[in-house]
Amino acid sequence: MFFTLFNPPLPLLSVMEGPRPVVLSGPSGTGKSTLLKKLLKDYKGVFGFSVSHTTRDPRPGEVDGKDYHFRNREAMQEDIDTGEFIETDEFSGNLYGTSKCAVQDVRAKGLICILDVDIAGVRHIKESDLDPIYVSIQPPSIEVLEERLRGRATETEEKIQSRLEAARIDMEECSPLHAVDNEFSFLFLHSSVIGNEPGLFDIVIVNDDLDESYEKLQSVLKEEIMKVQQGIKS
Ligand SMILES: Nc1ncnc2c1ncn2[C@@H]1O[C@H](COP(=O)(O)OP(=O)(O)OP(=O)(O)O)[C@@H](O)[C@H]1O
Ligand SMILES: Nc1nc2c(ncn2[C@@H]2O[C@H](COP(=O)(O)O)[C@@H](O)[C@H]2O)c(=O)[nH]1
Repeated sequence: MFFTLFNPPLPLLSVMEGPRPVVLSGPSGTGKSTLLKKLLKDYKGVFGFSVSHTTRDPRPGEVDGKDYHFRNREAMQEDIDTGEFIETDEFSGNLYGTSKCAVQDVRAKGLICILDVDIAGVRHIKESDLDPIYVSIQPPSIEVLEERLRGRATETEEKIQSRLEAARIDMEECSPLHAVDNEFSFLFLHSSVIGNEPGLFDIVIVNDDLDESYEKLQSVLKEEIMKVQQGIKS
């Protein structure tokens, strides 16, 4: 009884009101973090990042609690076993996961919660009651993706190969059949007409030109952005 009075439990994800969360997914190196960091910078007080847990080592410049919660495998496994995660996955030799707290912390502030997860994470989240907008960010080609991964200079050769292998599967399942560049491409890239798993994503954006991709992303999220901005004004 005392526990309930002084430490009220966080509301269940399903009964939390507010804007819909956004899930960004797509192969490693395709540009998800670049795009989401732009959103966080340009829309202060509108978006909040769901900080995932991972067992991988921090890269230079990454901050614990901001980019990820960096944990050893034993500690993360304990938290998984006690049911603290919405979803987890093993990717390229490391565990990654979205904790319930990571999402609740952002949503409790009335912000649009952005999650960056791999394709297995997308499938797990589909089984939850989160109801996000699902956005797939795809590279123009595997060659361009490899260039970006190498250019980022964060991975060993072995990790580059394992990420490219995962990317080939991701691209096969999600890539547009016709990544045409015309006035209709934006509509054309809706996932109802593409990929081996129709309906997995609400929209697929081929991240060739960064500015164009960012425009498309903002336009997909316009309604949710406006909800939060109107809430701030009133
Ligand atoms: N449209 C683009 N054109 C050229 N380079 C890009 C573009 N988008 C992103 N990049 C570059 O590609 C590299 C990978 O981008 P980023 O780290 O954002 O990918 P990611 O999808 O978040 O990868 P991961 O899933 O591994 O975290 C970075 O060096 C980034 O600057
Ligand atoms: N299923 C989940 N996947 C996640 C999560 N956080 C990140 N990721 C994905 O992992 C890979 C690699 O990320 P990196 O930072 O090591 O390059 C990438 O595809 C991310 O989308 C998560 O919580 N769950």
